[in-house]
Amino acid sequence: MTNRLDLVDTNAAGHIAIGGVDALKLTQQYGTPLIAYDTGAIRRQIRSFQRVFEDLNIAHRVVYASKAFSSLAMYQLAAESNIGCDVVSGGELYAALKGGMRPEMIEFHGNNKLPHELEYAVDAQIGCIVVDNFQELHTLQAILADRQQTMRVMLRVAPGILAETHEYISTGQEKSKFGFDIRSGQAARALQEMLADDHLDVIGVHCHIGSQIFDVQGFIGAAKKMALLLRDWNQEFGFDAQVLNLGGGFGIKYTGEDDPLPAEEFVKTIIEVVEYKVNKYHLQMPAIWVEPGRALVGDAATTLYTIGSSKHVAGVCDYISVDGGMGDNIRPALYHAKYEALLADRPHAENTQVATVVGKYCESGDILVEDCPLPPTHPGDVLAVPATGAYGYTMASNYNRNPRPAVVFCENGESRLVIRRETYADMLRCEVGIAQ
Ligand SMILES: Cc1ncc(COP(=O)(O)O)c(C=O)c1O
Ligand SMILES: N[C@@H](CCCC[NH3+])C(=O)O
Repeated sequence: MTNRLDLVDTNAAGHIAIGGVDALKLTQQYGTPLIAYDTGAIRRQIRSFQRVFEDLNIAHRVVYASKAFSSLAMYQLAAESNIGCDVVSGGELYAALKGGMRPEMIEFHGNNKLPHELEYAVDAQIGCIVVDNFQELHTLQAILADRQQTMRVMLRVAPGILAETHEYISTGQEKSKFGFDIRSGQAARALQEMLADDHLDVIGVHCHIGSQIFDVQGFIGAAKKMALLLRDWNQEFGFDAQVLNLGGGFGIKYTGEDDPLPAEEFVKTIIEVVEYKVNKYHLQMPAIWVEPGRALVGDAATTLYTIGSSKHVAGVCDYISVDGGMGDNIRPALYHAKYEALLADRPHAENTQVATVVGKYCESGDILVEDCPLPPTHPGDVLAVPATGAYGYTMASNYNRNPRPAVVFCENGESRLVIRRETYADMLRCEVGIAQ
């Protein structure tokens, strides 16, 4: 168990600072709710992933799972940092290309890629499509045959590993909706079909066991299972995988109680297991790809809210309401995810109350932080919720017609607006109405 103050940086004034910029200054300049990223922290995280592979001299690719925070600015940062990205829809692909990702550094995932999305990926000549099921395989084959084009593909398998995490974000179990099942022989049949098609260049295999995982055992189990699969497929089909993609899912710290392994430790363990098994089975060492999303951006952002009303229910609880909520962070409502909240101008002040921090949405489940220790608060105080950088903005909604927040990037004491706050007019931009 660590201190929740470890979740934030503070400056000489004792205020929370993000990328060296005072949180109060940010709220004065951009308003609230505001999602503020420390981009130096993102760059350091990217480097620490890259460095593990470089130190061990392992061919690799770090692929940013962009569903965690898909924005032009983030794709630009990823492109500058020389990492790849994965996309799971035509929309993410469009944004990644607009953000300057080189097509060959993009991977396309998803359990129901639509025909027009596959066509888009083929036309854009992206790096690789991770084939998830037979329907998709056949659609892709028809598109490639029609265009007389080839495409690099990977085959996604469900490795039959149940990771310890919330069931909604667990993906490696046999009954997962993602990937070909191994035990029934489905995956082997898919591989044979793929190897027999001249338009497909099968570069490797992929698995992803889930998200926000703390226990390295799940990754060890998946790495062993995948190495065994490569041995079997090498013996049966003479298949030499150039790439073994073990997905993402590395857990981060959201609260003082979370104590995840540093992501580099997960990666180091994965590499060691794969190397050991590959040597044992006399296989060629594949390049190892990992797909961190949350671990790159999750703890780099803090959401800043303004406190409004409060309510005391005698003998039951105290509520403190803020100007955002489930529209900018659905994770507590969806997964019972836990967060902390601290006052931006006095994070070290003595906590004298335990309150439930709620949003402004018309839902009783719109709770951001339950049982949150806080000093006395007043309307107008700025409340900071750390570790909101992953699956916050990308899962945001306009429920109750609340505009989505603004997003800023902060580094070396400078801030820059990267997504402007939505306006009421923005929220009506697709509406045609009935009166012409
Ligand atoms: C295929 C795939 N790769 C990578 C990720 C990224 O997961 P995380 O953000 O937990 O690293 C996901 C999401 O769970 C995923 O489905
Ligand atoms: N959206 C989830 C993670 C899912 C990852 C995608 N498979 C979360 O917020 O934790």
